[in-house]
Amino acid sequence: MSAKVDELRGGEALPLRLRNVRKVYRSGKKGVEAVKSMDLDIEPGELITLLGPSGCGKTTTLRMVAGLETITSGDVFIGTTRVNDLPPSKRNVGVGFESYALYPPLNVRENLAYGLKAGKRVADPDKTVDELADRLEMHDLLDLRPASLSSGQKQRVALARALIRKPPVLLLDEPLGHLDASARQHVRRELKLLQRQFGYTTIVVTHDQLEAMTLSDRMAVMDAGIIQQFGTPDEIFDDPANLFVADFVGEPSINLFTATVVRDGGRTMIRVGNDVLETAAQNAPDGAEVTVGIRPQDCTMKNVTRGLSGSIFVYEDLMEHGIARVNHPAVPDKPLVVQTPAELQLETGQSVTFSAPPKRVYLFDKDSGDRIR
Ligand SMILES: Nc1ncnc2c1ncn2[C@@H]1O[C@H](COP(=O)(O)OP(=O)(O)OP(=O)(O)O)[C@@H](O)[C@H]1O
Repeated sequence: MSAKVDELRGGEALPLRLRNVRKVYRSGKKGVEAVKSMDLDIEPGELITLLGPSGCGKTTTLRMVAGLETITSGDVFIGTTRVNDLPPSKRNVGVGFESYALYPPLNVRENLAYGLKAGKRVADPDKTVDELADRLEMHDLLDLRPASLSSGQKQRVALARALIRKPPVLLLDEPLGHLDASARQHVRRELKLLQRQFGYTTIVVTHDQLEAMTLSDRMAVMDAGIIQQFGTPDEIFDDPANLFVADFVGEPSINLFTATVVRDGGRTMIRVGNDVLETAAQNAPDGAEVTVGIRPQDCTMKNVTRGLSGSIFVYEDLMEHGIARVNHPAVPDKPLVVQTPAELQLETGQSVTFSAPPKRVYLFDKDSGDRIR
């Protein structure tokens, strides 16, 4: 084992692979399958996020990679080393968990320097601490003890401690969750820069889609212990694999409504009430009832003569663009949302017609939620 473990001691970024990884928590007689047969391939130096709702298995996944949780079945490889049976300290991963304790008797500078000395020898630990403190704008925290830090400050220190040893693999659980809006933006940018500069192979857990979109090379959207889709932020946004991904990612949320498929020669249309709209989906059977998804950002009212027609329920001018909520007679439960260009001003009650490019009119199976392409 030792020859292989050597690869984990080096500073090189390493690939990370999960193969058929499962986690079942036992509580009494019942088992909770928190992670179901997960496969994931992360390139050296890549930053991926695990994004999903509360309880979908993100933290469990991260803890199994870190070695803080046993793996029920399957394998985790860092580089070519199978790490299932290695303790956390032998995996040489940098972990930033909310609950990850700082040493109470040491001040922040000593805590950071301690993390550094626990790794490889560094000529001037103080200088390294100062440089990182500059980058994360946390110089004023260096003389404080952990007990006197706010939750946001603790989070910065935990992040710094994970970063400081320049580990080949970095695992961060909601690293920005307690920061206020402006600190969050700054730390997010620095995290990405530091990650690029030092090339850590990184997994960030988040339930914040904006964070995932801006940080990720690729993101894994999870639900119920399963990766629903793994891809670049653009792939996830522009080409959702199923209804869950389409609905979970995107702000404002995607419009979803029921419609009927009408095949018309080589073209596929959907019918909603009296309106029809073309879709690029080729595999929808004529007459089928489907769930249609159209993103507010993909809608246009410009030069549209045929599309979905309704009346403005509410219009909000958000300066850089507007958001129109449109009542459609065949979509009774909620208004359809259309993002409009800044120069357009709309009034409540006004009649409007909008459409979307055919390849942006997504169809989903009504029962399974699978995408119909
Ligand atoms: N120690 C445990 N014992 C039993 N069940 C657990 C344990 N830890 C987590 N679970 C369960 O496993 C599932 C996944 O939890 P996990 O914390 O991984 O989700 P998460 O996506 O990280 O959620 P959150 O965003 O709320 O942290 C949940 O149903 C949770 O209740």
